[in-house]
Parts: sequence; C-alpha cells; structure tokens
Amino acid sequence: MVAHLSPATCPLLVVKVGSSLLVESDGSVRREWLETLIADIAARHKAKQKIVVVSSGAIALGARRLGFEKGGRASLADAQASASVGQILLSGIWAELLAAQGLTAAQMLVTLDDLEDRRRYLNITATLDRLLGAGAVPVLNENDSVATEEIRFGDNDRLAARVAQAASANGVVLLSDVDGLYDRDPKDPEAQLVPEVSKVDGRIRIMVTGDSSSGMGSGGMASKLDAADIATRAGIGIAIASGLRDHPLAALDDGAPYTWFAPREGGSARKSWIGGRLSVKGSIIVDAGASKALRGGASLLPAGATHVQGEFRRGDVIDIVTAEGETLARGLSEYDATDAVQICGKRSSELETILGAVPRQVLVHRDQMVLL
Ligand SMILES: Nc1ncnc2c1ncn2[C@@H]1O[C@H](COP(=O)(O)OP(=O)(O)O)[C@@H](O)[C@H]1O
Ligand SMILES: N[C@@H](CCC(=O)OP(=O)(O)O)C(=O)O
Repeated sequence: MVAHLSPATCPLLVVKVGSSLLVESDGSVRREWLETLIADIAARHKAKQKIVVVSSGAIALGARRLGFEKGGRASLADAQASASVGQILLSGIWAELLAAQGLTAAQMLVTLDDLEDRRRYLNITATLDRLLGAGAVPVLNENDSVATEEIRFGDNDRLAARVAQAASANGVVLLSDVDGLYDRDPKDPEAQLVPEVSKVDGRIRIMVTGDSSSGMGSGGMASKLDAADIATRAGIGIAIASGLRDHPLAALDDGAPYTWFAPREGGSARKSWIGGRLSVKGSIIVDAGASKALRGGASLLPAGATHVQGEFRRGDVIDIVTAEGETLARGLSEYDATDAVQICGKRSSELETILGAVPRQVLVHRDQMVLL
C-alpha cells in the first residue's frame, strides 16, 4: 500500500468523500462507485487499519427530491431542508453497503460548535474511540439541518481535519474530482500536479482559484488547503486525491497521483485544538517587545498588550496580533475582555491595585497558546 497511507504508517485513516463523487447531476447516488470505495475500505479494515468516513452529499441528494433549485443551496433554509431529506438517504446507503462487506456503520452528525466546545469535543473523541475499538466504521457529516450560518463549517474538508484531530488519526485522504493540488487552475494545460507540500503558506494558496467546480460541493480547493493546514499542524498528514476512479484507495496503492501534505513536527493535541479553532472571540494587540518574547516561547504579560478587541470571557480563544496587523498566535485568554482592557500595558506589580485580587499574572499562558 502507498507508504503515507498504509496500515503500518497510518493505523487510523480518515476518508473524506466529496458531494460530486457521491451524487450524479440528476440527484441519484453513484452506487456502483461507492461499492468500489467500500470494498477498498473493507480491504483496509481487514489489514487492521481503522477507518473514519466523512461523507458529504446530503444537501445535493435531498435538493433533487424536494425539487429545489441550485442544488439546494439557494438559501440556508433550502440547504437545511435538503440536508434533512438527503441525510437519511445517505446514512441508509452507507449502512447498507458497509453491511454488504460485513462492516457496521455508525452515524455521527456534528456541528462546528460541537468541535469547538472543549467538553463536547472530548465527548466526540470518546465516542469515536469506543466505536473504533468495537470495530465499527463511523460515518460523519455536518449536522446541516440545525447548524446556523454562523456556526457552520459549510464544507466537509475542514470538518474532516477536525474529526481527524478528535479521533487522533494518523492520516486523512480527501477524495475529490481532481488528482490533487495543481500549481495553477487545473483547466490550464500548463498546470502541473504538486506532489508534496511541506507548509501551507502564501506561495501555495496563490495557486488556488474559485469555488467548487462541480457546483455540488461547497469548499473548492481553498477549503482543502485550510484542512491541510489544520491537520498538518496537528501532526496529521493529509492527501488530496481523485475519487473519479473506481476503487480510489486501491488506485493510490497502484500508483495513482496525489498531493501529500506532510505532518508538522511537534505540537500537542491541546495546542492543535487551539490552533485549529475557527471561531475566535477577540484579539489582543501587542507591542514589538511582546511579539519578540512570544516568538521566543514566552507567555503574554499584560505589559506587552496595547489594545483589546472583542467581547470574550476567560477561557475563550483569542488571537494575538502585532501592531502591523499580523496574527502572531492564538490562545486561551486568562481574563474576561473587560478586565483585560483595564490591565493592558500595566506592569505585574500594578495588577493588584487595578483589579483587587490577581488570580493570574499572564493574559495568555504559553501552554495555552500556539504560534501561527
Ligand atoms: N490549484 C488547483 N488545483 C486543483 N484544483 C483546483 C485548483 N484551483 C481550483 N481548483 C478546483 O477545486 C476543485 C475541487 O474542489 P470541490 O469541487 O469543492 O471538490 P469536492 O466537492 O470534492 O470537495 C477542482 O475540481 C478544481 O476545479
Ligand atoms: N454537509 C454537506 C456537505 C458540504 C459540502 O458540500 O462538502 P464538499 O462536497 O465536500 O465540498 C452535505 O452533506 O451536503
């Protein structure tokens, strides 16, 4: 098996399947193709690789049955109603086809909020762990019918990366309608596949254009790069590969091309959870001295802060931003914003006079902070 994704190097793999692969343009399920993917999953399961599936397709499937236009994406209400109809069909198909291979399907529908709230995140972790331990194949999707616009992932690429973190997976494969990341719009005949990426930076992001090309998915290549950034920071490698072939996982073993985003060294699970958080409640602007200290691994002291923005509570995730506007770090605030405003720029010895009791000397502790 291809080394990056073999059971030996990757005992737990997340497989994400895009809408365009699962649903035909007439709204029917690509059942024969899905049977070939599930045969690949069963082969890996037999080789002792645990698999978690992230399956899109609920909105695309449901929209056609409700007679909605624009693939059910004309409004949030359409998308939510479509997802309700589509999800029950989608889950049924996964359960049926996995059972045909002797595998037990387990459905989990999660929202962005579920993965961003620490307690619920840990609950998801525990459930995944128990299911995988019992030999089931968890099939996840976003709980589209309840998630509001503000708390939606909207694409399953980033969801797959966050699920990989929650499951402590070793690798992710995003199956799409393209062989991987190209160095420019893949419609350009000069476009070349990028086989490996060590860091998702501006040089990589500039290669990507537009939204979903199929019109059925939502994220396009940009959300796959976001997913790659989240996963690799958590020490999880991620592949973007084509699902247009039958047996798409076996095809990788037989030499089909793909783009590999290598996992980054270091970083604890807690820190990667902080770094991957998508909803940030506020920010603290810091001076040049604090920027330097933070880059050197120090905690953020009130003395180095110049401004506080947003309304956050102690324990919320905030960004730490330089005077030039660069987001330097993300971390858990030790103070409510109202208190943080008062101690901004003050020396440690002054804190008690300002706030009365001083439970903590730092605004953000280095153990609760990740440099970006
Ligand atoms: N540099 C690029 N390399 C590869 N694909 C790109 C690039 N820029 C834009 N794309 C587009 O991104 C599409 C994949 O995203 P999307 O349609 O959302 O897939 P899915 O539904 O599988 O999540 C490709 O089909 C391609 O048209
Ligand atoms: N949760 C949505 C999928 C979101 C989405 O479109 O994802 P993708 O096709 O992977 O870009 C659904 O099931 O329809």
